[in-house]
Amino acid sequence: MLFLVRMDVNIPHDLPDAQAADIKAREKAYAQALQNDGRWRHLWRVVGEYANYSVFDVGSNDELHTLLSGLPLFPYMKIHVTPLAQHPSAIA
Ligand SMILES: O=C(O)C[C@H]1C=CC(=O)O1
Repeated sequence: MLFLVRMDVNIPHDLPDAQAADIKAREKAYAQALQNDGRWRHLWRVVGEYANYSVFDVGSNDELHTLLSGLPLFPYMKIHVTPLAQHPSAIA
């Protein structure tokens, strides 16, 4: 099952720099592990925003929720999920 996910990051300004850096490092490792296992298919930066568009390929809504709620940045993100279906005019 494919899902288009937009993540908008909003880290509070009063979060200590070292704590923010630790969260971002853990986020990067988590994101790269999921890309390596094929579940995080695309990860694109939104130009000019601290946001991304991602495509996930997972087995269920519950799996996606578990995966997203495990993101180290989850407490600091607004996440919008769009389930994707086949388009009848798509050639691939
Ligand atoms: O930077 C972001 O867009 C937020 C998050 C998503 C992957 C990652 O490494 O950080």
